[in-house]
Formats: sequence, C-alpha cells, structure tokens
Amino acid sequence: YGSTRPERILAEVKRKATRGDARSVVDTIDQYCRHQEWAMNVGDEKGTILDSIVCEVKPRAMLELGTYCGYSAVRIASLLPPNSRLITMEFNPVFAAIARQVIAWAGVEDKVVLIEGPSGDWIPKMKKEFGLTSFDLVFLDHWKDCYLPDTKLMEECGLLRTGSILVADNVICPGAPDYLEYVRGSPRYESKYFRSHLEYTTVEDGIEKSVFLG
Ligand SMILES: O=C(NC/C=C/[C@H]1O[C@@H](n2cnc(C(F)(F)F)c2)[C@H](O)[C@@H]1O)c1cc([N+](=O)[O-])cc(O)c1O
Ligand SMILES: [Mg+2]
Repeated sequence: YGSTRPERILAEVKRKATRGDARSVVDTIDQYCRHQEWAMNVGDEKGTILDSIVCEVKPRAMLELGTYCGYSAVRIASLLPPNSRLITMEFNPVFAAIARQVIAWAGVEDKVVLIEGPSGDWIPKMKKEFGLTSFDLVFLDHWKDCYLPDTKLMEECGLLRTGSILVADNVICPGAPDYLEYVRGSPRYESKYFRSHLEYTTVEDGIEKSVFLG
C-alpha cells in the first residue's frame, strides 16, 4: 500500500524495523527491495564498501548528494563518530519528506541534516550556511549527469581540501562516464574502482573512490 515506492518503503520500515535501531532499518529496506520491489538504494553489497570507507575516513563533515529514501544517510550516520555531521541533499520534496521519517525512525536525526533543493543553489552557499571549511567525504548518488558538474562546482567553491574523498555510486550502471573520465584522467585526483554489483542484482556496477590532491 502507499501510492509511491518510497511511501511503501517507509511503511515497511515502520512495520518491520525497530525504532532507534539504524541497522534494522537498513536490513528492513534491503530485505524489502531484494524480495518485494527493487529500489535505487546503494544496497547491502556496495553499502559494505561505503561503510569501510566511512570507517576509514571517520569524517567530521560529510556530504551526500541524493538522499532518496534515506537508506544510505541512515547507513552512514550509524557509523559517524560523535559530533560529526552528514549533510544530505535531496531535490524532490516528496522523497525528502519520506527520508526525514526514515532517518527519524532509525534514531540518527541528530547526526543528519537534510537539505532540499537543487545542488546548483546549495553548493555555493554551504560554507556560510553550515560554518564549513571543507568536506572530508562526499558520497555522490544523485542524477548521474550531475556528478561531474557538481564536482567541479564543489572544487570552485572551495569545499574540497587536499585529502577530501569523493565516493561515487553507479559508475558502471547506470554509469557516469564523463565523471569517471574526469577523476581518472585528472592529475588532481587519485582514483580507485571497487567492483561490485548493482543493488539487489547480479549486474556489474561499482563504486569509484577519488582522493582530491588539491
Ligand atoms: O538514477 C539513479 N539515481 C538517481 C538518484 C536521484 C535522487 O537524487 C535526488 N537528487 C537530485 N539532485 C539532488 C541534489 F543533491 F543535487 F540536490 C538530489 C533525486 O531527487 C533522487 O532522489 C540510480 C539508478 C539506478 N538504476 O539501476 O537505474 C541505480 C542507482 O543506484 C541509482 O542511484
Ligand atoms: Mg545509486
């Protein structure tokens, strides 16, 4: 029930996941999307790769582009050290409203700031709005043709410092060819591909981890 897929996912979280237990929210969404209806969460397999990078970097300031239902926001927030913050950006108000409820159900709302609107509007004002100098870690999982322009915009706005890490979902499927060519070809990035599979399928996909060299 629920008219949209995100609403059905939220309903499943409220029915099956334990309030305040981020892992149970993540597992509930994975179960539902693997066995009931597919949805574009980073998923369990690629999620494990993302987890390992979050744990390695221990970001104080992290940005996610593309909240959708809040699956990866919950997954990331559950791993953040105390007084760290994930800012997650969502364009679609309907998705944002669902994600806020999923994030609250998981009990990670004090680690997550969800902002709504286009990246082109938000990226230039984030330093001022959030008292930021730069992001330690950025997870790109929004529209694939926006990965490259938004990365260039983050560079221009001084949101990346030497050592900032970009983690991009779907570099194979659906693919982000211009982004991949840029981070792999630029002397300003050290890039590495983590081979995996498209969420809940056996189709090849992967995550690209790129360190900004300044
Ligand atoms: O299209 C995919 N993802 C697009 C994801 C898009 C999501 O990012 C939001 N957004 C747009 N701009 C912003 C910001 F932040 F800029 F404001 C946020 C959109 O509203 C949507 O919720 C996708 C598709 C497949 N697939 O298999 O087709 C698999 C995947 O893992 C995927 O991520
Ligand atoms: Mg994705």
